[in-house]
Amino acid sequence: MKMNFAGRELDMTRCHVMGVVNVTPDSFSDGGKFNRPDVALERARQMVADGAAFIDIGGESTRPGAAPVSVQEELDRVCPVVEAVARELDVVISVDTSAPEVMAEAARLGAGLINDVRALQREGAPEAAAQASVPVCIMHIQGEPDSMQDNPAYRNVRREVSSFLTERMRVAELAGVRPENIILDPGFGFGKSLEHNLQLLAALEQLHILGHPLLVGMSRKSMLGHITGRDVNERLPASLAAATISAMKGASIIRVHDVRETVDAVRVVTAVKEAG
Ligand SMILES: Nc1nc2[nH]c(SCC(=O)O)nc2c(=O)[nH]1
Repeated sequence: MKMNFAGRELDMTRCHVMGVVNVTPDSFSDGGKFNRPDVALERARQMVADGAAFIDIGGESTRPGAAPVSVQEELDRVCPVVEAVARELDVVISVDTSAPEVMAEAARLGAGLINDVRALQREGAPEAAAQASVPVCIMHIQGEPDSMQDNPAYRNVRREVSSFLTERMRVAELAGVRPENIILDPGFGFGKSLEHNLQLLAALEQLHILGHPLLVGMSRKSMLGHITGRDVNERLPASLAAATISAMKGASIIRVHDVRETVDAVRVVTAVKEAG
């Protein structure tokens, strides 16, 4: 199944790696490192050289307790980097934002994917995503980033995540988002306990029943820290394990900080699948 990301077609039956470029001062694992367009562009260059098919550019940290960002501040952070990457690199640019204005401007500057961790819940977001006419990733979140980890609770996390995604898809399609432009994401770490995250990963393949490509993001996340006891910069092995499991279970896009290593892990999964 091919998907068209602002002119770049990718086969969503294969597994692609998305490199994370946070243009923020306070993102949990690399906050402040790429806060300047030239540094962010160099990071994107390296990720593309390492095999990333997507670069996810975000201007708002969604870590619990992160300072809220104005739309203008988000535009000022994200747009120069989108513009620079679009000008120089042959890669699909994903914009990690919930703000309709940022979606619109990033798409105008060349972004080929809208990645909204709030599932288009902001006023005007479904319409902006439809207007942008690029694929959109709809991710499950329970509550808001600031308080989502206070006490996440579900009767049945798999069922509730599926029904949330189904409802958000309905809203998106009513606003004009084409069904073939929708990617889904269970939202690891977004209003989930470790147990909830593990149940969702264990049953990831069940989400295929919703009929859309899956994007997953567990890279360096605290769920991996809880399992291994490792600090955030010591979580590469656990991140690779999570990426490998996701690829085996049919994820189409894996969102990571460590592209080179993840590309190799996905290559092994792909080789085994193709030998099957
Ligand atoms: N689609 C998607 N977008 C994301 N943006 C972040 S920001 C927090 C972090 O990188 O840990 N996580 C995700 C994720 O899991 N899925």
